[in-house]
Amino acid sequence: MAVADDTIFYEIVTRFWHPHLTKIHRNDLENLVVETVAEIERVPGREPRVRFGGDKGEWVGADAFVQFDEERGSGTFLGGSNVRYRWETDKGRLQLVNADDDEHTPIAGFHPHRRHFFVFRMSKHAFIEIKPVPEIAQDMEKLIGEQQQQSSYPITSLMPLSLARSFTEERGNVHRGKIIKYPVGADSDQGVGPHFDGGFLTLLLQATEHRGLQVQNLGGEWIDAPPVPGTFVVNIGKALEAVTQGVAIATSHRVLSPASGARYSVPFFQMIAQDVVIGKSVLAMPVEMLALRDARGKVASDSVNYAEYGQLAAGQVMLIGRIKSHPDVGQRHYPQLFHQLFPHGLPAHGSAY
Ligand SMILES: O=C(O)CCC(=O)C(=O)O
Ligand SMILES: [Fe+2]
Repeated sequence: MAVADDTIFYEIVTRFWHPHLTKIHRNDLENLVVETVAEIERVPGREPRVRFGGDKGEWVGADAFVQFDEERGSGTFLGGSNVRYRWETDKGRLQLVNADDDEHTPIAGFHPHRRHFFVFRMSKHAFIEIKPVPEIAQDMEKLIGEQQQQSSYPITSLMPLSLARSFTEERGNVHRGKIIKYPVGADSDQGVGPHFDGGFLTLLLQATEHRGLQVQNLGGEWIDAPPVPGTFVVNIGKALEAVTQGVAIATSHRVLSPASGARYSVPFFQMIAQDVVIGKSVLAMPVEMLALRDARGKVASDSVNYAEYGQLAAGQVMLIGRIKSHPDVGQRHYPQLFHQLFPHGLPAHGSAY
C-alpha cells in the first residue's frame, strides 16, 4: 500500500508457510527500516482477529476495526480523525472511499499484479495506492500510529541496508581495506589462523589463482573457498552476528599458506562507528527467525575472536583484537590493556585476529 512517490509504503504479506496470517510491514524509507505494524489472522472456523505491535500486542476481533455490511458486501472503519472510510468494489476493483461521499471518489485504488512477459521477465506486485492527499495519508498513518502506541513492543525487522546506514553512514564509518601478500619460501608458512572478521560484511577479492582460503561449515568442517574469477567472497562479520542476536552467523575462516608463488588478496571490511556498543543496539528480530536460530543449535567453530561486542564499544573491541594479534606492539603502546589481556606476559605468538 503506497502513495505515488513511496513516501508512505506498507507491505502486506501472507507467507505460504503462514497461510492464515497476514502481516503488514511499514517501510520507513527515511531510516531504511521495516517494522511489523499489524497482523491479521484468519483461521478457518474462527472469527478473524487483528493485532498491532508484534508478539506483545493483544489480539482483538477484526470487527473492532471493520464493521462489515452484509447487504452492501463492504466494510467501513473509522480513520484517525474520525472520518468513516469504506472498502468497496467498483467494476471488480477494490477501492477505498469516504463513506459519506456520495460520489464514491476513490481515495485508494487497487492495482493488480502485472507481468511484463515479453520485454522484461519480471513481475510487478499487486498494490493499493493511496491518493497523495496529505490529509488522507496522514489519517492512515494516524490510525496505525494510535493502534501501535497502545502496544509497547513494535518489532523492527532486519534489512541489510538499514543496518549499514544506521550503524555506519550516520555515525561515522571506519571501513578498512588492505592488500595482502602471502609470501612463499623455505622460511615462511604464513597463512592466517581461524578467525572471524570484525564488522558487518567483508568483501574479499582473491586476486591470484591460489587455493588456500577455507571456511568452516556449521558442523565445524573446513571447506575450500577457491577463487572464482570475477567474484568476491562475502564474509559475515561478528558485528552483524551480534546485532542480529546470532541469526546471521559470523563466517569462521582461515588461509593456508601458498605452496608455490605469492598469493595476493584484497579484503574490504565494512565496519561500524567506533563508539557503538552493539549490545545496546541489537535489533528486535522476528520471533520466527529467533525460533529458527534456536532450532539450528550451537555452531561448531575454531574461531573465538571479537566476542566482546555485547559489552564494549566497537573501537575497544577492535583494539583488543589488534593487541591480541600483535602483542609485542600492544605491550609497548597500551601497557595497561596488554596486562589485562596477557597477565602472564608476552605470548610466543600472536593469534589471528
Ligand atoms: O587473504 C584472504 O583470503 C583472507 C584474509 C582475511 O581473512 C583477513 O584479512 O581477515
Ligand atoms: Fe578474515
